[in-house]
Order: sequence, then structure tokens, then C-alpha cells
Amino acid sequence: QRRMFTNVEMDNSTGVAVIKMNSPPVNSLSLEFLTEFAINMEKLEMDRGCRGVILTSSVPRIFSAGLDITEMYGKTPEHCGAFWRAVQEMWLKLYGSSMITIAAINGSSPAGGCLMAISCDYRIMTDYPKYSIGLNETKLGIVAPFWFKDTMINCIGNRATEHSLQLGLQYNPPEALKVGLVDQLETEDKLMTTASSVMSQWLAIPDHARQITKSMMRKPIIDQLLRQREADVQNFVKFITKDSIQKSLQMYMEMLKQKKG
Ligand SMILES: CCCCCCCC/C=C\C/C=C/C(=O)SCCNC(=O)CCNC(=O)[C@H](O)C(C)(C)COP(=O)(O)OP(=O)(O)OC[C@H]1O[C@@H](n2cnc3c(N)ncnc32)[C@H](O)[C@@H]1OP(=O)(O)O
Repeated sequence: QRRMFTNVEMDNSTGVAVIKMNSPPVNSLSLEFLTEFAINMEKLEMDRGCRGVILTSSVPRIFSAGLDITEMYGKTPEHCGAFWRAVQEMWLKLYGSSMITIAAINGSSPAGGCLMAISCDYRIMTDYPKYSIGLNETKLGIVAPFWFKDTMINCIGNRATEHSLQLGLQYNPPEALKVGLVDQLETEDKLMTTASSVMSQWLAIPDHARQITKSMMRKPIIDQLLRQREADVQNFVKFITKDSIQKSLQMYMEMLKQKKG
């Protein structure tokens, strides 16, 4: 039986779906997870009754740990290529969605987890000091590709992105609010109610006007990836299969395990 990585609950009375990521222990984004996520987004996009999506997590304390490192370590170039296509597809479906997308960030959200959040239209994060969010790729010895970087620039601006990406910064909730990485903080118990109430404000705007505006803002980056999608895959495969990068990933995974022990 196929494993489910996300639960989708559609409320037909409001036209809002809640996608809950549910892949313990840390909602890492594996090839299967990403494929299922993109299919779910596609289905909701095709559903004329669905106007908005709230993205959140069922896993305690974690929104998403980002890309599943085990999908990039010790794998064949073919596997790495398939994995990267799935990462691209997830981003294209989320960043390019015509629906209103709100991230209810109820836990830590490094790297690919942060990418998911900043690909949404609005972010509300639980105000808990131990949670963090950011594109920390350089800390793993890897480089956030241009479309991660440009998504971040569109969210927090050029200078803050440069600072943030070079240092691989992870922000706690008040810091994330200050830099503009999230739009609002909320207590754990009120997070989903607040997300629904923000959604209502966005739903009050006529869809066609909001959708064209959103597309105007995001299309240049999306088109840039679409124009060079296969080259981006080959770039990734060449980069990630390098001995030095594989070594960095191995050391990072060992560090994660040691931290635990
Ligand atoms: C020249 C240009 C070329 C361009 C080429 C582009 C290249 C770009 C490539 C990729 C971009 C990468 C994006 C990413 O998203 S990489 C992933 C980054 N993620 C992280 O750094 C997060 C790491 N994890 C953590 O910090 C923590 O786990 C936590 C804060 C999320 C949760 O902490 P805690 O609750 O304490 O849990 P544990 O640390 O104990 O973890 C439990 C368990 O899960 C494993 N794990 C954690 N994160 C991941 C992960 N991302 N992938 C796979 N597995 C993960 C962890 O190892 C533990 O495993 P266990 O010991 O076996 O139980």
C-alpha cells in the first residue's frame, strides 16, 4: 500500500483546502513526498471550487526539515536527476499557483522547508523561540540555486537575501518577522484560526485581479527556470555528485546524528 505524506482537507463551504505535511520524524522532502505534493497541488488547482490553500504540518515542532539529504547522498546521477525534477515541480506548482497560498509555519523550517514557506503568498509562524527558518544551504557546503535565491529576494529583498544566503542564516520567529521572512507571529493554539482569518481577507479580493497581479510578480523567475529546466537538472547532478560535495553531505548527516546522541 502506498504511503501518504500529506493529508488534504477541502472545505467546500469556504473553498479553502488545508494541506498538512505528515511525514515523521521531520517532514523531509523525499522524491515520493515531493511527487505526491505536486499531484495534490495540481488536483486542487484543477478544482474550480478551491480558491485557497493553507500549508501546515502535522509533525510536532517541525514544519519541514527541507530536502531529504538521503536522496542526494550516495545516489546515482539518474536518481539525483529525478529527485531534482521533483523539487522543481513542487516549486513550480506552489510558487506558480493561482490559488491563495498561506503557510502556517508551526515548527522549524530550514532550507527546502523555508523555500516552501516563501513560495506561499503569506506566512504566519508560531512564536516559539526554538523554532527557526531560513535558507541554510551554505552550512551544508551546498549552494541554493538561482530560483531559491530569487524567491527569497522577492520576499525580503536583495541585501537581506545576500546576507542571509552567504551566512546560511536561520532566524528565530521574532528575527524572521523583523527581516520580513514571515508576515506575522501567532501562538500555537491560534495559528490555524489566524491563518483562516487572513485567508478570508485575501478571498475578498476578486480572483482574476489577484491572480494576474501574482503572475506579474512571479512569472519572470518561473519562466527563467522553465527555459532552462533541463540545464538546471544537469547542473544540480554535476554539483551534487562531486566527491567534495558528497563529503560535505556525509559530514553534515553525521553531525545531525551526533547532535542527537
Ligand atoms: C553552482 C550552482 C549549482 C547549483 C546546485 C544546486 C545544489 C543545491 C542543492 C540542494 C539544496 C538543498 C536544500 C535542502 O533543503 S538540504 C536540507 C537542509 N536541511 C537541514 O539542514 C535540516 C537538518 N535537520 C535539522 O536541522 C533538524 O533535524 C531539525 C531542526 C529539522 C529537527 O531537529 P530534531 O527534532 O532534533 O530532529 P533530529 O535532528 O534528531 O532529526 C531526526 C531524524 O531526521 C533526520 N533528518 C533531519 N533532517 C533531515 C533531512 N533534511 N533529510 C534527511 N534526514 C533528516 C536526522 O538525521 C534524524 O535521523 P535519525 O538519526 O536516523 O533518527
